[in-house]
Amino acid sequence: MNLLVDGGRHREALLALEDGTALRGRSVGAEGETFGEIVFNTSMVGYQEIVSDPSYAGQIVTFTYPQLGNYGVNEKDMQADALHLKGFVCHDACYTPSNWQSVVSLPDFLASRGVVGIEGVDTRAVTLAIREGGAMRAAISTTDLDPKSLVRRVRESPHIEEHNYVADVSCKEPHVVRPKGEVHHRVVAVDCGEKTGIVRRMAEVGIEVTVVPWDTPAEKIIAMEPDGVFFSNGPGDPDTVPTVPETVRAILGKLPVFGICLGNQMITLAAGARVEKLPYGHHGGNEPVMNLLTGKVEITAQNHNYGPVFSTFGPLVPELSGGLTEHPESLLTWSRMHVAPVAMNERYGRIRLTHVNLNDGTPEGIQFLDLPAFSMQYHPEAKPGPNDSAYMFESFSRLMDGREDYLAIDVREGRRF
Ligand SMILES: NC(=O)CC[C@H](N)C(=O)O
Repeated sequence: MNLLVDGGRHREALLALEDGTALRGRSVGAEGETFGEIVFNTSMVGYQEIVSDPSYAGQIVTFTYPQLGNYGVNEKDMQADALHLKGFVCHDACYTPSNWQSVVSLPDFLASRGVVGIEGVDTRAVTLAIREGGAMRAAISTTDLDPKSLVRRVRESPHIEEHNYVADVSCKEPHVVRPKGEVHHRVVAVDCGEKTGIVRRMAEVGIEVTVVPWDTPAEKIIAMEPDGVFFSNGPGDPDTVPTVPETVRAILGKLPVFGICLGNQMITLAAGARVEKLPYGHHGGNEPVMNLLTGKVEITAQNHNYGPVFSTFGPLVPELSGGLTEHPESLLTWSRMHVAPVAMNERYGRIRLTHVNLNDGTPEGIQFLDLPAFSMQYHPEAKPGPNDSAYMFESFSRLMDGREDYLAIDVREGRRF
């Protein structure tokens, strides 16, 4: 690798992983040093939405797509005002973007926001290390270029589970986002690190959203008399966010509820079920998911390291689960049987598995059959990613209209975005 490829303008940087991997490259973005949990994202476009997604707080993001920044950074694709990710790793960053909407290059944008990054490393090797060793602690440094020293310091750095990142990224004051047209529903969104893309999707289907801080008490939310409550995506380990499952518990059954990603995990915890850390998570715009209600496969955008364990919701209801009495070892069984199984939850009654990931058989969506609530582990708003699941926002509207078939929308029937 020629570190002087750009005339030596950029300093050398070092990437070190907990497993001992150390790779040299060039500094991109801010110089300095950063520690965080390293993950890889497989999206081929949408780097701006990814770097501005608050769910990446505490994480260093490696992009598997080799060239980043070609179309620059614009004013409308931001998913939050601030950048919360800890670090940026890519193979080749573009300093001369070309796009009519671009206002700044990606490297200059990262530098101006203080994000430390590295380019010129073999991102295939980094990705393989994460696939083998799991999402692990890592560091990027332009000041400590000694691999032994940086690896040692990575091993001494805190784990992501030790900090409540939701408190860092949530809004501090409530604010309202209104649709351009007629208002059909009013919703309170509990902001655990909400992407603006979600609020915009809601506005597109006529939902007025009042975004409130993550620790807003349930009584206050109920007193606002919304048509429904939304629990957002957000960073970190769901177990570090103690009060939100209690908020969910106080609202479930009283008002229609919808959750995405961390919101889905909060709803899972509220039901007394378990959320587990996946080996290296799902981060990208090409995750195949089967909607078990329609039998259709949706290509989805995802960004999570944790996920619910469906069997912990309760025992199967055999007559609603294809006659099976025991949870099968792999949830892929349900996609083969074309059955959306139902578990009997102690607290909330029947809970149905509606979506399953076809890569690894992890649960991607649930629906409460005895009260108005559903939630998704993936990102129907995409931003970035395919729009196959955008009908979910229409589903939320239908849920608030009291329609029983709210979730089983034929993709072609849903609104086109
Ligand atoms: N996008 C999200 O909401 C991520 C949720 C959670 N922080 C996880 O990694 O699983």
